[in-house]
Amino acid sequence: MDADFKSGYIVLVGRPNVGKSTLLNHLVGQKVSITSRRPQTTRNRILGIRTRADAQLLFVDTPGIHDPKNPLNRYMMRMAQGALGAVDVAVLVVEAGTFREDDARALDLLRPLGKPVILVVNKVDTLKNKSRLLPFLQAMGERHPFAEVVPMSARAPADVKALEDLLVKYLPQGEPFYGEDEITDRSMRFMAAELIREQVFRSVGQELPYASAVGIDEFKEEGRLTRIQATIYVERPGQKAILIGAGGERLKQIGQAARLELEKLLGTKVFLGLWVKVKTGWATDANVLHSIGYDRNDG
Ligand SMILES: Nc1nc2c(ncn2[C@@H]2O[C@H](COP(=O)(O)OP(=O)(O)OP(=O)(O)O)[C@@H](O)[C@H]2O)c(=O)[nH]1
Repeated sequence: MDADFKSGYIVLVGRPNVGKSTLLNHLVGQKVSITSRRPQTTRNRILGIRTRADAQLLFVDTPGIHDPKNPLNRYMMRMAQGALGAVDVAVLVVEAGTFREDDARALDLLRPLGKPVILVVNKVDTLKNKSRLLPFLQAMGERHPFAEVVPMSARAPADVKALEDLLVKYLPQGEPFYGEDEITDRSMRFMAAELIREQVFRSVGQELPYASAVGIDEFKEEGRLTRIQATIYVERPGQKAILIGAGGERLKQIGQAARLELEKLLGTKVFLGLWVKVKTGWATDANVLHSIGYDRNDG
């Protein structure tokens, strides 16, 4: 790997409607948008990955307030809390000419990070009176020592490219975290595993209260289909039999229920393949937990 290669995490923060999703989608290309398909998932931590010859940019969306009724809330909250801590550079998106209470709150979220904050003054194309721009930029500069102030339009490809180049400057040197073709987010993998585990628990939780873990072997987005292969790990052969059920009926039900939940989460059709494997000692063995992704920082 090129010693000059850069890779790092970038968070986009801003009040609703300033253009974060538009910007993210243009930065990453068509590949991300779980967010655009399902508006409520904008609240989840999502990661868009942009890999270029000299850098890999990993975008984390704004963590928000979650619906406590959602069974996955716990995991989402943990992901959200983790999301801001680990970034290398933050982007605050505001709308040209407007800075309100909720913009100030977004900025306040970033102040304690001690990381460079790039201010994107978006939608400059909508500004009728262009002479208002300069005083606005000056006023913004007084609110925070922004690393950069970038007036732009998230809809203009040249502007987005310029921002991308600027972001790369703020990333540390390092190997890419993901393969070139990888577009999915560890969190999505993790959440997929949790959704499956939830269905396992619902179905056989009485019999196997803490006896299973789920590893995602494959997570591939193919247009409107997401292909997921997962393995449910149990401790003993007897547990495997319980999970599979007579004629495989139980596992089939678990798979169907999990598939429906995954389709809701991802906004695509889902092909879900489930395997059950006996792996003695998984619950206490750090290596096994590592191999199925349970010690990752998004978990
Ligand atoms: N004219 C103009 N419109 C823009 C620009 N960027 C985004 N928009 C529009 O502004 C609206 C809001 O954009 P989003 O990207 O959904 O905003 P968001 O910040 O992600 O909003 P939430 O998901 O609610 O947080 C959409 O209608 C976009 O098309 C821009 O640079 N110029």
